[in-house]
Amino acid sequence: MSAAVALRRDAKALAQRIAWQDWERVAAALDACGHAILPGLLDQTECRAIAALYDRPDGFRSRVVMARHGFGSGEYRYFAYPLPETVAMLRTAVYPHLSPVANRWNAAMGIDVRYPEAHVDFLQRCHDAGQVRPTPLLLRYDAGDYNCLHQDLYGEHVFPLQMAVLLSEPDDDFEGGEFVLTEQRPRMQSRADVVPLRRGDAVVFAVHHRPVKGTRGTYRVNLRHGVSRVRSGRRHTLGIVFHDAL
Ligand SMILES: O=C(O)CCC(=O)C(=O)O
Ligand SMILES: [Fe+2]
Repeated sequence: MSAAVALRRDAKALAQRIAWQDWERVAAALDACGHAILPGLLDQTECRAIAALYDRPDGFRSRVVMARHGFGSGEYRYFAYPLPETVAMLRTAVYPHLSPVANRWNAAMGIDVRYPEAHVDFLQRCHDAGQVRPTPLLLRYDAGDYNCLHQDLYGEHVFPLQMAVLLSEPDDDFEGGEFVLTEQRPRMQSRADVVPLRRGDAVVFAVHHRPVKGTRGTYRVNLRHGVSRVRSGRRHTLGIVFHDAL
């Protein structure tokens, strides 16, 4: 089989894996707790291939050493356009399954912004506002590294959900390094969730806030995400943010 044919077959398999996710369950989990797992989104070969890009000299627009900015310990690189095919496909093919949730959430929170059905149209909105820099990123953590709780806001235009795909195998490639989400409800202390991921699983989660129904109507809770300390080994993640950056 030629490389081109193999790539086309891979792209089709990935498109199918995205289409076959239980998107109703995902929407229900997002509504109930602000995050949802997409099991087995990438296969082992795809995970290895994407993680291996980290050491390539080209294909990225910048590299961030987290300790220099107080973001944690470890580093990440933002992809340059054009994105690798798998990354581009994940971003454009997952988006239409999430935009209805995003629109519903904004309506519930009394926010006027609505999101178009196609990612290309949302990107155009970002680009028209000067948010032209691609935000998908590869992260790399070694023993002792961690990612402080944060929100990935890169300008006025924000798509309220994002996704992270674990590219390394817990207990095998690394120990520790759990994906953590915290929720701050008004006038209450923060609550943490640890999301159990295997290699190839993705977690979809709220970027900054989400609606929660209370006895006196709907209120907003504020979310942050991060990664607990990696105890040993090396952990790679692929981060997919749907808005571009200023
Ligand atoms: O490494 C992780 O699991 C989290 C990465 C992250 O902060 C992101 O994708 O926005
Ligand atoms: Fe992040």
